[in-house]
Amino acid sequence: MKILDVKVIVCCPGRNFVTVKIVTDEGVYGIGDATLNGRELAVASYLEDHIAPCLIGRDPQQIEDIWQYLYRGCYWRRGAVTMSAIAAIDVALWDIKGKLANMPLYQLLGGRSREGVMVYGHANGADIAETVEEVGRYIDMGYKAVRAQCGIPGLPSTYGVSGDKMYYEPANADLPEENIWSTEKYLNHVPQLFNTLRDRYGFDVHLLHDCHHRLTPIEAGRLGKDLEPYRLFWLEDTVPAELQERFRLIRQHTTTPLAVGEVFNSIYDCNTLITEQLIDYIRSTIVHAGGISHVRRIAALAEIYNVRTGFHGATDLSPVTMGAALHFDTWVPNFGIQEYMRHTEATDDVFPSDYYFKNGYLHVGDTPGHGVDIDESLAAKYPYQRAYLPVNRLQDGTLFNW
Ligand SMILES: O=C(O)[C@@H](O)[C@@H](O)[C@H](O)[C@H](O)CO
Ligand SMILES: [Mg+2]
Repeated sequence: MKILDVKVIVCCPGRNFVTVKIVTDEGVYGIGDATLNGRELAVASYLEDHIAPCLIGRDPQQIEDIWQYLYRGCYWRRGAVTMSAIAAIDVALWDIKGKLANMPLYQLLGGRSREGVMVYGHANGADIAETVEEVGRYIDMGYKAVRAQCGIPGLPSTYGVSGDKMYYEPANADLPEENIWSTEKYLNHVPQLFNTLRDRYGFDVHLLHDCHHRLTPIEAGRLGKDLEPYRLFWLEDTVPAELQERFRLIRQHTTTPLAVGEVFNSIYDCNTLITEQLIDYIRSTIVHAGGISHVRRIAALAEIYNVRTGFHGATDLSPVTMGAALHFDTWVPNFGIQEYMRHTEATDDVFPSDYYFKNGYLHVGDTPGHGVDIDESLAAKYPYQRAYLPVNRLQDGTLFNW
């Protein structure tokens, strides 16, 4: 069996996606996602110009060998562009293997470990009152877990707060927007939000919060401590995580569970965090961390240190990643939770899938492979549109973390 073609499809049904389609000489094909928000065309070129020529004629069944070939063979290891490109190929090959075996992916991985995948939705509002209402809306839709983000008095805009409540989309400008940030204002405000949420909804619903890498370790320790009475499911991305040792200080100061990893792309980004048990949830996701073949190594390491998975699932991860992630979540023993931001109808039309939401859980279907396809002629109607994530500045103009 041979790979005949590696197609790279870039489309923008409301937002940009980079998709790979690997076609074999036996007619079976597989689909993978390579979307890297705000840097899409770099990955598309990596795939088209540098990976595709090496794959033609290879046996698509040799997933591990192809992974090693692309990782070790390029010499320049790791990095978001490389690992997203490898991920797309890897997921497409797993999709092919599932189709050849006539099995859904979760069966190939080791079978079902749970009935459904608990997901969390995104509630956000301009102020505490609006955020509380939005959390209620998610609870009414059946969600067992809700992330709450709220506007901060005195700041014109804040991470996670958007006009469109259902389809949050941070990459919204032809050139990066500039946000303004104050850690002091933020740290004073957030505990009030969770105090109000617990007063209103009690302790049965899981509540989560994302700091988007904006704190120092000692500030993170303080916020974690201030939030302890409200029993968060997790506090996410408190500090920038290039330096894993930073988490030692946070951990000394709070028992609030910590999650990190959406920007990581390899096991080497989180080995200290996992082996020293400095975090509770690892968020590294299939599309940005080398695909199923690599993320299963991260999950296996995490399992022996009591760290659970909590994959990134924002709208910039295409339904292909969501489908693959849900199969992984259905199998992986140390599953924690899955982020779920709904895609727009236009996106769902371009990427037909068989997963569905019911009572706070997502469920995979039994279609062989990962169960997500791409409608290429529809995709062609939505050409690429340049879009950037915002940047962030302190009130005095200093460039800060977004
Ligand atoms: O937790 C999350 O979902 C976020 O941090 C994302 O919204 C993130 O900002 C985007 O995926 C960036 O592309
Ligand atoms: Mg996040």
